[in-house]
Amino acid sequence: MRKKEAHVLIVDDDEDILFSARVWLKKFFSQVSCLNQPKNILKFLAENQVDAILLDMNFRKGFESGQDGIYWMNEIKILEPQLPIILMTAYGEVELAVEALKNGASDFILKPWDNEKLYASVNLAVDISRKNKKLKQWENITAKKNQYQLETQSPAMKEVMNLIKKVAPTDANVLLLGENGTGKFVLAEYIHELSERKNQPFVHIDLGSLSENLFEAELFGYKKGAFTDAQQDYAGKIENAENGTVFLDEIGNLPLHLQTKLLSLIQNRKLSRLGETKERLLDVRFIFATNENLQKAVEENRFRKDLYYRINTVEIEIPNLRNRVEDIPTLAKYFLAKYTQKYHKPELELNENLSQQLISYSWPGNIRELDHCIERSVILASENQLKLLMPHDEEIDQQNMSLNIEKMEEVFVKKALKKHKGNISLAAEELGLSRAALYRRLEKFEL
Ligand SMILES: Nc1ncnc2c1ncn2[C@@H]1O[C@H](COP(=O)(O)OP(=O)(O)OP(=O)(O)O)[C@@H](O)[C@H]1O
Repeated sequence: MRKKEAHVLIVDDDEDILFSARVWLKKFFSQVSCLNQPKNILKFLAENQVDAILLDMNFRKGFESGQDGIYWMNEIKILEPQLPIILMTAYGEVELAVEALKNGASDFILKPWDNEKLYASVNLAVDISRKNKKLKQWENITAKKNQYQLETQSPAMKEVMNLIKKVAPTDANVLLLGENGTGKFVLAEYIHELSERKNQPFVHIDLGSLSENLFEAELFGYKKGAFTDAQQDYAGKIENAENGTVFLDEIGNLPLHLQTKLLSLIQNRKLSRLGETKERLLDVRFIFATNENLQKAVEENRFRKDLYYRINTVEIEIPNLRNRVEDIPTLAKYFLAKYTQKYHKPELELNENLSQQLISYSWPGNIRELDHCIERSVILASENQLKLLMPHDEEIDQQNMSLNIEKMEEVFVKKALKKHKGNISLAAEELGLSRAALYRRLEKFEL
């Protein structure tokens, strides 16, 4: 019979009980640990993933009321409310054990126990625990999904999402291509969340923000003394992702000599730290991203061809925002809700006109630019009605930062008049002024 992948913890001060329970349960579960002092339980749980606990009810000689077990059960529940706890009790404590069941114990077994019953009870607890964990993982994914707006109406983006769902559960290397701000990081993290590695680290290494002379040490780590400043052994970022996912962003920035080292790592799954000859086996999944044309980089001998073909097992091209205009209103509404909540603003509406305004802009900075545009508009909204501070308005804003307020006012008045083709009422409304106040300014600026 194949052992179930599960970690069972037995806590009892009687070494004989620990021994016999361990020997029996080891037949069925991959890991069985023992503690003979309950005071070590919390530390153990903080350091280990446990699926079920078998807990004695009495630990102090002369105190056989079973209260010890109840006390420790409550302590465990504070740390891990979902963890199934099976109490081990002598016959006289059954009443108390029943009470404990009502308060969250998952089962109790009588000592001396019947082996089959012990197995059945622990097995059920492990199954419950797994179900709870799955539920939690699912909740995490949903939370992650809610953290971003991943629904799409755009045919191009639908294709991307379908591909992502197919490739995520595999260990295939993925290369995400797309302009700045199209959501490469967001999607890399989503791939990780949908994979078997979701409970392991997701390590983002942005080669665009690291200085080139730090690349090797940061990525691969180093041995003490490998160079002057190497005061101690240091595990690199890739090693820190063991069992998880490494997201290597701006991969086009990797210098040629490190491309060779990365290629060897991807091929052999072995890594050696700087200054070290020994190789360490490594289990990581790689996701890469760039906004550069890597094929061109290959033609120009700036990027190794063999590395390119290794990293693009699955290549996903993320569309620019202007090529997925269907998603602009949904994304804008998502950011609107996010920022009205963040800045404690009243509910703001994105009406049809405003949506059109957003759709007709080209968004060279993609989702990031839309995000910033909505954030600024929300911050500056003074009434319940939203007015968009579009990026070109911001440009004017910035150009005039050094000028005085009066000059800025003139620019805005001119813009509003131009936009509304001289219609004073509409321009005044857009500027948040009364008609009279706008007329006063027209006079002042001799317009
Ligand atoms: N689907 C989305 N839902 C909500 N916000 C998003 C989404 N996609 C991207 N964003 C936001 O847009 C910004 C840019 O996203 P991200 O960093 O993933 O893009 P990128 O393509 O990796 O950018 P760069 O190439 O500049 O590193 C971030 O603030 C991110 O939160």
